[in-house]
Amino acid sequence: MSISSQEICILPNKNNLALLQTNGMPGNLYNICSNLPATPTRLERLLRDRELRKYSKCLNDCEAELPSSTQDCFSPDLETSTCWFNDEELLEPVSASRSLNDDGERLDFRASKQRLLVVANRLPVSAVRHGEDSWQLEMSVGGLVTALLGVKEFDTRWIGWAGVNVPDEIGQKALAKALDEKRCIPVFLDEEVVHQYYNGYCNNILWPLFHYIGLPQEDRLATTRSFQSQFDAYKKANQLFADVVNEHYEEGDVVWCHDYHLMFLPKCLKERNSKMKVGWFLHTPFPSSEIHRMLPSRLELLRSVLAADLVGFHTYDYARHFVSACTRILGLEGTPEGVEDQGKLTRIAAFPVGIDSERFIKALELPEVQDHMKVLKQRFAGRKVMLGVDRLDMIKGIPQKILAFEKFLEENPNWRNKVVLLQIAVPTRTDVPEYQKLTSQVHEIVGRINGRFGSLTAVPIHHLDRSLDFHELCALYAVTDVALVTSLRDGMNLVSYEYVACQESKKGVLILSEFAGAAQSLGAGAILVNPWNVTEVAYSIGYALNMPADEREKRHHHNFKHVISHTAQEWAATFVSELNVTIVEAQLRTRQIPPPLPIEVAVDRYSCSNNRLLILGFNATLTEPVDTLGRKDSQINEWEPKLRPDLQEPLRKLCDDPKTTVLILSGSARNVLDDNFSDYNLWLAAENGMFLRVTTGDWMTTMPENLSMEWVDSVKNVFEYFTDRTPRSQFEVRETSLIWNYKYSDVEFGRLQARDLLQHLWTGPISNASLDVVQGRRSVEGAAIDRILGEIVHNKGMKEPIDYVLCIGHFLTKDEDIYTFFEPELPSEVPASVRPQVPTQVRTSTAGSRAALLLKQNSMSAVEQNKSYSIDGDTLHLMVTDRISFQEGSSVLDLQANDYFSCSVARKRSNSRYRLQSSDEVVTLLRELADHR
Ligand SMILES: O=P(O)(O)OC[C@H]1O[C@H](O[C@H]2O[C@H](CO)[C@@H](O)[C@H](O)[C@H]2O)[C@H](O)[C@@H](O)[C@@H]1O
Ligand SMILES: O=c1ccn([C@@H]2O[C@H](COP(=O)(O)OP(=O)(O)O)[C@@H](O)[C@H]2O)c(=O)[nH]1
Repeated sequence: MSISSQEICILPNKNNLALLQTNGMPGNLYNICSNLPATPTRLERLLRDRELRKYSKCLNDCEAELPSSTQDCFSPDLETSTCWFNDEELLEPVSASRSLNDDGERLDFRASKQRLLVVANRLPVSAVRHGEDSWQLEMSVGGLVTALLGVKEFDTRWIGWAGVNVPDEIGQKALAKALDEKRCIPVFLDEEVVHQYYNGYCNNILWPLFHYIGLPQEDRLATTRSFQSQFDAYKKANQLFADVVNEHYEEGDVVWCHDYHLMFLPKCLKERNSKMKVGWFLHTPFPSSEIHRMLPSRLELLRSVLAADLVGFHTYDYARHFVSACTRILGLEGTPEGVEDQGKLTRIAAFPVGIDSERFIKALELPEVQDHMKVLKQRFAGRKVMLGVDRLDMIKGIPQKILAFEKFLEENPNWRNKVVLLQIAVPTRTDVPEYQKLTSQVHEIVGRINGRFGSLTAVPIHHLDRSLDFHELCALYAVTDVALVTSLRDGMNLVSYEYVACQESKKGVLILSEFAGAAQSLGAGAILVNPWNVTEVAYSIGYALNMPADEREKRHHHNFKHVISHTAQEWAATFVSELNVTIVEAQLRTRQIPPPLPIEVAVDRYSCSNNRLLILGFNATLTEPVDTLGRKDSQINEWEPKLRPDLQEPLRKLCDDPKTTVLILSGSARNVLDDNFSDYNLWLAAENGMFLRVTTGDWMTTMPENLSMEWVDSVKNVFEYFTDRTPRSQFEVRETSLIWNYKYSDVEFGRLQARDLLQHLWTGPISNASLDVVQGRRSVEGAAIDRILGEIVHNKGMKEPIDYVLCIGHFLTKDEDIYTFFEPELPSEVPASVRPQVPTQVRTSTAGSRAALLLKQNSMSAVEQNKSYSIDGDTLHLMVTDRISFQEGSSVLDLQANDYFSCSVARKRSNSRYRLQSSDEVVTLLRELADHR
């Protein structure tokens, strides 16, 4: 069986399982029932949502063409608009969305339009004060604003900073009122916070780091205060955003947090209200984990983002880097769906943003735009026009662009009077010294080149240090021949989308940096360049200017199709839809969380019973909880588990009770258990039950003696080879197993190596052996526990059957079979994949809610050997197990359903019946039991 097929076949059971939990049945796995209606998969839900959206859009489009009387019979009380702005260009009435429900009835979505709180550092408008209580609102510049202005399917409120310091109450009230009309809610940040949070931590630390520019040096840091104070301000600002969200939040709202300014926000929000639906989207690249790990606050930031339910990025690469940072830096598990921490899954996915393409296309018809176009055409008649539109930011590669243009002019004298570059460089973040330096640098280069190639009447570069209004910008996009986007890194770059949207008639050429997110979507139609390679860019300029019409047409068509179908509306709808689905899934998963152990009941049943078996895990059950800050720490200080001092007394009492048998079942080696428990009168099962001893006796193996270990030598070489080739992996030969452990190696490399190793074993040294490959589902306990039990019963000379079992542990999923092994309510028809791997003969009776294990002591005989693999996260075990048969005999286990307590410790998901929060609760429980003999 292959690893991946095993994974696939488990998933549907989980869904069925989760449904059953609503019946209030105790426990988990044994509730599986095959005749339940299948719960839809995520993909099914998302596809359905998409269909509904398409249908709804289609209805809206048709409706726009229908006579008004027909519209009325669809929906007599249409709302006119839920748009945020009254600005003419943005005012597009949003009509009601409708669709069909499952039974084909027409639904009116408008009535249930989802409330969306968009939280971003920047509001779509920036405020300019004109008097004590008078404000003027101007459109903000930047791709985030552009993208979010396209979001119209929701009942949206925008929460953010208005870009201005408002220290007085009168001013704050007046501004809040003005913004309210635009459906915006301000977050007021004082000057010092803005300086340290926005100019400092956001734009001088996170921004350059996320764009691979690196961190500022110490001396530069000193000018903007210390890193720590900037980070403190960052957290403070995020908390202020959270306060405003909490104030305006209504139950059921979707809260969508945006960008690197607000990485702390998901955590602040979830801490206050864990039920809030929180999504977070990053508009910049997320760099390789090797870059992210440079950040002193790397752990905190990752953890805070992971508090969100859904985390989105523009591209798969950014998402991949984020998952990799979580696995490498936090030591968490990355799955194809996201990142998992203690059973809590944060979904991670790519959602490439788009623009409101219709807004641009329609704008071209407007008289104002037409007028601008006319002027521009006259002004540049007889010359080809190249266009650059960027915020004046170091990531946009403006100097590189201009230098490439210079090189082109240098090498192509025939073009010198025939081409002009219009560079719109919108001032941005002007309080940050790096941006001020960039402005001077660009001015200097432009001046030099214009001096070199200009004349009295014409210059090759027109550089504009200001923003344009929407109409001017559309006109520029429409009349120019080539757009030059040379970002050194760029989350997406919407300018390239806007250029394509406005070029339906001219079919201009887009030269696009391969380091912009947009390269992944517009790469096929654009000319892709490496902006660092000035020669290549210069060559591409020539290629673009000389491109024949049919090639331009083909390239443009390809990109245009993408731009009009991957819109900002679609982006937002997809994100929110996925967030909703993620929440549903999380709810289904939460139902798998076992309920808290009813301690009183467990104690009560304990005192009524006569022959009790307590099976206790060791690590994180009887030991102090470990708080590992990250992978690195746990690597350096190899952790030696120690029994909690406060458990010594209750444990001793329990062990000395003649009616109670205590078994410590652990993955630890024998010496570790010896060190901790030699003084107690109990049973120890080391290495997951491979070895057993009563503390008054010697260690014995639980495996039958005549097991063949011939396979070991042939496999040992392979293990040794992989240990050599995988830094920090370890190889251990135990008596009955070989263990290759790569938990301290690079996670991804370790996994790849494990796969390679297995593949090699399958096809090589053990190809003829009968093998099971099991991933995280099974360890040796399933097979060994019956032998352990037999040994205990025999050794103690038990006269009456065990009538009470308490099994507590912080077991790995693969080891959780122990819980189901004793489960009296596990029906015999439960699928093999979820049943413990015990010989069927052992369970001779599972009638009603009573399990009886019948075996005759000392009659175990190995009838069939079976080698098995188990890959548990980062350890590969190769071991020998066996299938054994028992002859029927006396009954050693007579367990009623309410006398069985399986209990996981500090695990969010488990197959146990109950859970205990931490080992502190284990102490409470064992103390209580010890007092009830
Ligand atoms: O708000 P500012 O500090 O003035 O900066 C403007 C915005 O710049 C960044 O935009 C990014 O978002 C775009 C849309 O997703 C994307 O196309 C572009 O590549 C990014 O650079 C920043 O991420 C925003 O938060 C700023 O508002
Ligand atoms: O004078 C200007 C220049 C640019 N933009 C807008 O600023 C955004 C820039 O977004 P992009 O994703 O390209 O980069 P960002 O600036 O967000 O990094 C685009 O929507 C432009 O239309 C604008 O409104 N006025």
